[in-house]
Amino acid sequence: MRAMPEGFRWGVATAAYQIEGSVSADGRGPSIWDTFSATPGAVRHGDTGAIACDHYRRWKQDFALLSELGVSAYRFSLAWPRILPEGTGQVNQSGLDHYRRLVDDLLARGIEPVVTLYHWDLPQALQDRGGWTNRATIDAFARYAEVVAEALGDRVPRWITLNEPWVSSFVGYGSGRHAPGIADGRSALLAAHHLLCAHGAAVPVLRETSGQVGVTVNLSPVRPVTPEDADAARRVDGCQNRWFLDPLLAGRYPEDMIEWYGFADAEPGDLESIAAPLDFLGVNYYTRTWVASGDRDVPHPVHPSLDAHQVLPEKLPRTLMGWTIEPDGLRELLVRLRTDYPGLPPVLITENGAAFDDYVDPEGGVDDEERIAFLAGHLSALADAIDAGVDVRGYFCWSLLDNFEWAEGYGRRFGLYHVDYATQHRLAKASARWYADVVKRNGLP
Ligand SMILES: N=[N+]=NCCCCNC(=O)[C@@H]1[C@H]2[C@H](O)[C@@H](O)[C@H](O)[C@@H](CO)[C@@H]12
Repeated sequence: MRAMPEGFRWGVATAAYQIEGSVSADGRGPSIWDTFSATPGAVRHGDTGAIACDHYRRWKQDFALLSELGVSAYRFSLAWPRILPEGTGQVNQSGLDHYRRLVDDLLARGIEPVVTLYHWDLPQALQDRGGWTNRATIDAFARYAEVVAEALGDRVPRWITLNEPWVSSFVGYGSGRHAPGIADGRSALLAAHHLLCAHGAAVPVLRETSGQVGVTVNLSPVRPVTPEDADAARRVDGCQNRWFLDPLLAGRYPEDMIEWYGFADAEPGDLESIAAPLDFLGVNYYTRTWVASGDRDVPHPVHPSLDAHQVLPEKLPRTLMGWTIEPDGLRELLVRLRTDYPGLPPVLITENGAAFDDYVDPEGGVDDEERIAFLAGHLSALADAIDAGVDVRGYFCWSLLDNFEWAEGYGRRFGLYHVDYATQHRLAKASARWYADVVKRNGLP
């Protein structure tokens, strides 16, 4: 038995655009993901979030699944375009009312709502004015935080300002593989900086509420494939991990990367604002990053896509996303955080999960043994990190439901519950029953 500490929070996570659907209902405005997914070739099979899991209408039945799992917390995101359809200006009360109902139902079930303000669905109206490359979006986000704090501030125990600013900026503005589909290195750096500034502007606003405040970053330990790749690996670590951890936890950008990028867009006061004290750090972990500099020419100053430098060791097992399955990477990154960042606040694992080739068998079940093994391995590694002294307060499995997996569309299933998109029927996979038992035991059997 690998028991987690007393009071450890067990949860599952979702995000608005990936599950809600109803993209034009009750005053919702368009987001950059509505625009991007409608762009031919942007998303596999031309999939969009227009319907997704129809969660905007089926949320009550989905919340019954949370009770079935026995989780003590549920992480989900608010759709900024439901609350401020134009990104700023007029507030849409229907949007706020929807999320009030969700939060109140969770509380009535004894489940802690963990609310992400921004999980990639920027109002299109803001992108029309430059989006995250426009410094004005910082103030728009601060206003959005004020509106949300006023509406829900008395009943949300944990706030997450941003989900994975690295993906929003380097994948959305650097590689163009995510919305808004821009492929420009300097835009990626500007977007990353403004996202971090937006986080810094929102922290004091949310701190006025009764809730704790944090941010979620995706972290991945970086390994060189051969010793000659050590420099390239350090740059990728600088791009994916340190470019966000250093400002958030140490109030500075990493010197080696400032030089590498030639970055000079921080204004006086920005770094102090970004480094506002956190009540917790959300960490999303999926895999390690393997790097081979291979090409001897200097890689693009901004790593638009890590894939360009990733050479995955053939011997390692992979998920359907092509990501190597490396549970010990979770222990490694948490111990590194504790070692390298003395100001590290308590940690929540806000996402961990995997896509496998799930299917409904002739008996009508989904026997996803690979997912059970994935989760068990990562929970064991998490217990190792806690035994090593890392203060981890909770774990959120990604995800409650199969959902819209961004540029991969619906072809990649991460859910504990299988979704038949033709009927919207939810079916507990074997991993759902396994996870419910882990939650009940407060640890691995
Ligand atoms: N190479 N490689 N990289 C490993 C991870 C790259 C960054 N992508 C994520 O972390 C996304 C995060 C997102 O919050 C969620 O909305 C997504 O559905 C999951 C699953 O994709 C994960």
